[in-house]
Amino acid sequence: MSTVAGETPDLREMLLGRIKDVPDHPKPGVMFKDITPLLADAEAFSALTGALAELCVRYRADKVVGLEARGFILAAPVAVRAGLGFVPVRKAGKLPGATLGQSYDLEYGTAEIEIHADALAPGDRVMVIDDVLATGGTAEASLQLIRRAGGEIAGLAVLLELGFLDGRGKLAAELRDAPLEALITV
Ligand SMILES: O=P(O)(O)OC[C@H]1O[C@H](OP(=O)(O)OP(=O)(O)O)[C@H](O)[C@@H]1O
Ligand SMILES: Nc1ncnc2[nH]cnc12
Repeated sequence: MSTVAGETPDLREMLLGRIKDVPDHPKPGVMFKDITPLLADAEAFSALTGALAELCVRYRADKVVGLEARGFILAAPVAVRAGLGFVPVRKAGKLPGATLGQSYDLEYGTAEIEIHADALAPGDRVMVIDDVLATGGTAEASLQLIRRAGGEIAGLAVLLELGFLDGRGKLAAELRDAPLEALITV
């Protein structure tokens, strides 16, 4: 498999060049990072999912968790490429079975996410995948949910980290020794 973007400037530039800045979305003062141009480019999308799948192998994940909604777009193909099962963490009220829930703050609001209580086997090593790490609220809540569901954190991998919001700092305690990999940091 290919090396990840942090180690290959060409891949980083390819990915970053296909993420569009949209000012004042979804509310004034937010610079929204739109990944839809990247997703529409077959070569870039494949390179992205390949790099994330390599991280799943490197950190010996048993399962891939994707965070609704944009995280699903990345995590599902990554799980297939890595030969792993996919587990959704959904916005509250969507999963049909018994769930565990966690509320959290994000850059432009508050939300609650859920996981099926029986989605993980005890000790499953989970790679959590999302598109953007901003304040870290979503990721922090997902790590808490995964542990409450009996999983271990193999790592957290995102396409894009908004470094100025210091989600990494917020996550430090919850990550414990697990790695946080961002293919791009701005
Ligand atoms: O680090 P944070 O401040 O928590 O922000 C990051 C989260 O925000 C976005 O999701 P959003 O809740 O907008 O939902 P979407 O994927 O459904 O668009 C993004 O996909 C991350 O999940
Ligand atoms: N600025 C931003 N752009 C895209 N997704 C986000 N999620 C949280 N903040 C975001």
